[in-house]
Amino acid sequence: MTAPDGDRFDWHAAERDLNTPDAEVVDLDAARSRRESAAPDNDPAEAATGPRLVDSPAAQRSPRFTVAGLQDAKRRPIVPAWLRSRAELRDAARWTVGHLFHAGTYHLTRSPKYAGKLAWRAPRGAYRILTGWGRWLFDLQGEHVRQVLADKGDAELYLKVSRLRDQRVRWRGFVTAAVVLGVLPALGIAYALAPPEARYATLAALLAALGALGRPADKPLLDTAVMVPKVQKLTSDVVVRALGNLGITGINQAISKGDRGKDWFPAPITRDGPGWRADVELPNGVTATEVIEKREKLAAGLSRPLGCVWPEGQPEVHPGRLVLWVGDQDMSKARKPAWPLLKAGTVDLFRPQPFGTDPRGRWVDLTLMFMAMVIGSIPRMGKTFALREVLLIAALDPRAEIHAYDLKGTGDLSALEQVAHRYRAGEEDDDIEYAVAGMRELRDELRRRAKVIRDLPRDLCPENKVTPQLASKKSLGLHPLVIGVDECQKWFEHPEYGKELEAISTDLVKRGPALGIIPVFATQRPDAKSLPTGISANASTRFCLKVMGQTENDMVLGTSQYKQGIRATMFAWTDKGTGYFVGEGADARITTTVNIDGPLAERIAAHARAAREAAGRLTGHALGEQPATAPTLSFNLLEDIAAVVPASEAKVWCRTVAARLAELRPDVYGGWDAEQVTVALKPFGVKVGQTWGTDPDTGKGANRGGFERAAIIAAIAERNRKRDAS
Ligand SMILES: Nc1ncnc2c1ncn2[C@@H]1O[C@H](COP(=O)(O)OP(=O)(O)OP(=O)(O)O)[C@@H](O)[C@H]1O
Repeated sequence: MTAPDGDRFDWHAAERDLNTPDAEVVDLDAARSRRESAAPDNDPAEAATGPRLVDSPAAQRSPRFTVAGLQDAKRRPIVPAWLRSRAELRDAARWTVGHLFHAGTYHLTRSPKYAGKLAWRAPRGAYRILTGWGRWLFDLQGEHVRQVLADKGDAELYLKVSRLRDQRVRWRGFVTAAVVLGVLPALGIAYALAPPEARYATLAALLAALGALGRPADKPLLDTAVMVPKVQKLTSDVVVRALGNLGITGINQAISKGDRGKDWFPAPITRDGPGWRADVELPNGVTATEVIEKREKLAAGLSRPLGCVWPEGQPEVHPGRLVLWVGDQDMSKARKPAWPLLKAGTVDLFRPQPFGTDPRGRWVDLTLMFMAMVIGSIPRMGKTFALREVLLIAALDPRAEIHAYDLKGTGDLSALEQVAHRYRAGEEDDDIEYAVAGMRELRDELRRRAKVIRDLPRDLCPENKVTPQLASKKSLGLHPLVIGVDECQKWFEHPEYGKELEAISTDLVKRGPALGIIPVFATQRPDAKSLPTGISANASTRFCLKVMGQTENDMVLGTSQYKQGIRATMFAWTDKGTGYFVGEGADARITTTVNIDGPLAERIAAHARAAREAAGRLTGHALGEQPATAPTLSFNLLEDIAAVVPASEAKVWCRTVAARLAELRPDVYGGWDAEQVTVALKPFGVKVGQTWGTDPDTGKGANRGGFERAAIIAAIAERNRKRDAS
């Protein structure tokens, strides 16, 4: 018969109470009366049977084994990751061979010292053998027992033991005599008759053996070839204790109820690369992000340097699943593998290229083609290094055309000058004008490419985007075009050209990637003004180094990333070059860029230049040319329009304006049509709408796209106001 629920005894709780040293002593009567008074509204049935458990008996049963459950189970890889990755296997093999070689040569060079030590210790070894033999021969080990028996006056037992000892000593004496008189002379004769090499070898072996026996307990023979830093093992106890120190209510409650974290680990803690990996199922209601936020405290709890402790969420499992990776060494100090591109010669931007390493030392790849990238962080964390690395990768593909804009003006991108098609450092008016001209070229290039792709036969361009074959055909001009802008907020905040640069940049981010145009924007102030939403929302690749808050985090990494635990706020000041990297469609990975300093960047760029020269791909700035339309920007669109539309003409059609502008400055506006005027006016907030006018060709009235002259005058006034204010 089953006991009613109310009578069911909770054996687990009782066991916990017994095991908890500070368990409370409960007054059962008082507790019962408390329970009764707390019973909900005196349900008569309940009063009769005691409180009803909320969970049904079925819900309390442990889940049954089902095939569906097994199908959902996560299979652990048969072959460990390091064996599956050729690069990791190669690294491990290289390390082992290097280690053995080092240890071998280290000891070999010290072999005379070791031989001397052995010879020095040999007499002590011989002495130890002789004294040991003597103790054995006279059975001195039993001396103590015999002495005790003699002291006790137990004559019978003493005599018995003494007789036994005499027998033993007699027998051992025979053995000793046989060895001394038979074996040793025989060995001596054999030694004397042996060839000299064998004699030397025997003498050396004898000395070595005696030397080894004569070793003092605290002095090993061999010196230490490799000082291995002692790494503390990561155990479940250590992890639970560290988590318990974080001050997270859910964890503390679980621990105070006696939960020792036995069920917190869905898989054993294992070695994973140069560190330990612990998968943790946090107590109910605790999210991984709560732990990630307290990375510094966690590192203190684990007694490890901050750069060793890398907690990550696994939202695809559930928000409470934490993956804690604890490295043997601080990531910023650990030796990084050599950047493969240093030896690669040239690269193909259509293929993934090594961009950085994760905390486990594995390469994180970046495929430049078809991406638009944003890089953001607070100052001095490594944005420029990251941008320069991307541009250097691009430079190593001789087909790629590089446009580098360094708005910080310190020359951080100057290494790229020797390969760049467009290059400018600085944020003065003439620098901005140069950039505007360059970006206008790109806007036109975008249109040209779209047309080329549209007109290509389907078999050559099946997906309406650039392919490696198309990019290599010089005649089509569809080569990769990489634009890097450091401190891009300086462009977008510019009172005069900010809007236009923003419009072109947004267009490049949206439509460029499919056409082989790859824009990369870096900013130290990722807010809506510095990194316009049109750009941040459409970038497919993101790299976020340390930021201070949720807004900047999500601006760079994408909406709700902060909520999902991808928090670049957790990085420390010392984590230079380390950030969350989100490649196209991939999960965010903690990545440290390659530390390419100025001189190394120069060398790589020089190498890239040589490859370009050989391929006949050196263009633009690298050859000393300026942008074709380099506007000694004495002209200005708004003022030019105001000049060609007299005050008497309140409204005007765009096509009329395009024709007049082309007449005014054929070198700048030649070939413009109504659409180009419309697009060019957009950044200034001048609205183009249906406008009634007379067609000069037919003399008839019609409705066409146009605008009011007053809107142009207002836009000029607004621009001047902003310019004065800045
Ligand atoms: N991958 C890296 N490894 C080691 N150190 C790095 C790495 N990347 C950058 N650093 C260090 O960080 C410093 C700052 O880098 P960088 O100039 O790129 O920062 P920044 O974010 O662009 O700064 P600012 O906002 O002032 O322009 C560099 O001087 C360099 O020493």
